[in-house]
Amino acid sequence: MSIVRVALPLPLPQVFDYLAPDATAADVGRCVTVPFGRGERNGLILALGAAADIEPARLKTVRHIQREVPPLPADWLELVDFVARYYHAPIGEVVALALPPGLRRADGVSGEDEDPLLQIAAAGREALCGARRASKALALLQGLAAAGEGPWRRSVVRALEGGEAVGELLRRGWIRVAERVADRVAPRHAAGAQPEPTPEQTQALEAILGAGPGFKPWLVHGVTGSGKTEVYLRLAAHLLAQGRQVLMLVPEIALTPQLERRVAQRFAAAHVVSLHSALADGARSRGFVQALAGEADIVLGTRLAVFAPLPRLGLILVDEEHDASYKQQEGVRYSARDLAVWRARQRGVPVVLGSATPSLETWYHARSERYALQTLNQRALAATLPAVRCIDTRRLRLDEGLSPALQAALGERLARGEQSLVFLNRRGYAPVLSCPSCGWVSRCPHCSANLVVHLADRRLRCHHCGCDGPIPSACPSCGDQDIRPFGRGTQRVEARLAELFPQARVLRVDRDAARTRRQWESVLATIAEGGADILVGTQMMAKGHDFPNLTLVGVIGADAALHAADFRAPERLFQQLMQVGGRAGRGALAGTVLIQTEYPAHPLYQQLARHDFDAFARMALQERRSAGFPPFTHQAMLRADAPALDAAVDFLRHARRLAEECAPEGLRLYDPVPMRLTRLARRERAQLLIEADQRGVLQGFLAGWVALLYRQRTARELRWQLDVDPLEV
Ligand SMILES: Nc1ncnc2c1ncn2[C@@H]1O[C@H](COP(=O)(O)OP(=O)(O)OP(=O)(O)O)[C@@H](O)[C@H]1O
Ligand SMILES: [Zn+2]
Repeated sequence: MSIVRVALPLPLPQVFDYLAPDATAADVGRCVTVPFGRGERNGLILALGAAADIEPARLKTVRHIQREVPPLPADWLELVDFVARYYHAPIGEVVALALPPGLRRADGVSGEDEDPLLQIAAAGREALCGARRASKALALLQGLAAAGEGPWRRSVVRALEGGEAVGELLRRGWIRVAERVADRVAPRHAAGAQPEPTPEQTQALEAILGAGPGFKPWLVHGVTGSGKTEVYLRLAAHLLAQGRQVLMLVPEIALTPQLERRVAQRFAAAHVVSLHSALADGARSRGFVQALAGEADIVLGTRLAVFAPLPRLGLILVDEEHDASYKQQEGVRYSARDLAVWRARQRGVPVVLGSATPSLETWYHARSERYALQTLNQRALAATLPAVRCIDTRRLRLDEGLSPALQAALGERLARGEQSLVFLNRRGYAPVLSCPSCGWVSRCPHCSANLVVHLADRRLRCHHCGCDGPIPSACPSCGDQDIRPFGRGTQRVEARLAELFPQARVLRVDRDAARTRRQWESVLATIAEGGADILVGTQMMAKGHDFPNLTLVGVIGADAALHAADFRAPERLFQQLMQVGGRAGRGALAGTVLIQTEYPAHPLYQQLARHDFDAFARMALQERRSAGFPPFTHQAMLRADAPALDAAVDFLRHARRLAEECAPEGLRLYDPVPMRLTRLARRERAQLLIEADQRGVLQGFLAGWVALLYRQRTARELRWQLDVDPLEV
């Protein structure tokens, strides 16, 4: 009689033992359905148990072991185990996060490929030789034949001219689905056009490929538009040709349909799998199983793709490695960037982190030679980086935040038929509605935040909890009708620009304008087709886009971030401005960036104007060293929330007392404090910071302390979470 140890998706730091009469070692890593309480749960078999913690007579028996899918391999189990240990999260929750929900349900996954590989069949070759009447189907077939031998992904064929006829070709038997293994032994990967690499790209490629296989972390620090993506694609091509799999992580796949398309076109014959949370269950499970079975050649995805099982893994790429979305901010708070490096070490493969604005942690690793550095200083296409200038707004009258100089520059671009972007990282019409006579402001009833005015759909909305209501016509407190939106967001600037430039097509690009992936793709298409003259955008516009006709970026409202309390605020501001500025002048036309500020002499803006990331990073690191911030210390944050602040703070005080009893030398415990946004969705939140100069000291302490915390009896309504390497402190 076998006993299996099962991870279940529960907030408990333990595994559960079950009887499994027919289980063998081959079932380790398989999904399983087990009875639990009065119902059943789906989990994962982590190991076979020898001696169960309770006597076998009291153990329940598993209901079903899913054997249609190959088991997750040992290296994958090691990965989730590491995540559970490093982030001090229950293993069951880590497994629940890492496995697609459809797979966990243990009810089988359809292996059908929605985007099969197609190739010309014998009947098709006959049709090509025969004297047939011209038809759409024949034209497409001829197009395919001219393109080479294939095979091609269905989606790629569809994207060709006359691609709608692909169904007809299949019906006539002119093309057929390529048989997986037989036809794909050596996929030909050179389908899309490839530019000649620039000398800098060549140098980076030679260095990285020249280092050979084996674990090696690289930072590719390349200015915006230097063609880092081209470097990734060439590296990927190299590994694919060797029959290896490539994992490519991007910060937000909803923001990068461009990249997805580029990869699909470049590697038309390769099996590209997308993995991100916006996928439907079935698609995500299918992609995961294809990765697991070794069928996927490239896995392209957001942070959760770092959990893809990849038996033939040869290379990991992390695009825009500085991006905060690599860190999960709820549940298991893992960093996919950091896990990518761990995974590469575990599997003995190179990992390439790329960015124009690396995180200070990564930059520091590169400086201290723990990561090898490759620098791209030149843009690939454009002759130069954009010219960056500050507009001193101290003595200017602004028109809805727009200075005369910025307006003039926008007018010039308009006259020349070029695109401009006004960057303002605040969506909505105005951040608050207020009453000048009694001082009432629109507060969120559930959060310590203001309700934002959304004129587009006439709502007051909380950007934290999402609650909303109509805009009142008079002050709810004194009845005065003269209530006004105060400050400005993208909608207000959009409205003013439309008045100032009636001939221009103004397009707002923020989360309200592009809520779904489809809306976002249509916005991107509009911009790419030249269907917009002036864009008004938030940080959504700052990430990796390549619009050759965009020549001007105007930045407004950036100063606020200079005074933010978070020690990472300057880093984030610099990254954001350098990234958004980097959208300008990427093609044949020169670019300009105008930053409106009341602090034109601020070193951050000066360094930005000189495109001097290194100077900024040196200065910022110096500050962090003297203040004792990461990367010179290692941090963990214990957060608690409850309906009343006292309850949250009391729990943290108690936790601190427990910590004092087991704190090793070198550990620093701070006092519990309310979080900056104290109240969120009716819960009051507080936090306790723990620090050590050595990661090992911190980790050793956390293991014992968290185990203690789990054993505390706490009030029902109190919740707590640990955040290792927190981004917000
Ligand atoms: N070797 C090359 N020859 C010609 N064009 C190139 C080459 N490499 C890249 N490009 C083009 O240069 C432009 C910028 O490249 P890419 O988008 O890869 O830059 P990037 O470094 O990823 O930029 P960012 O960090 O700003 O997102 C693209 O239009 C790309 O097609
Ligand atoms: Zn709220």
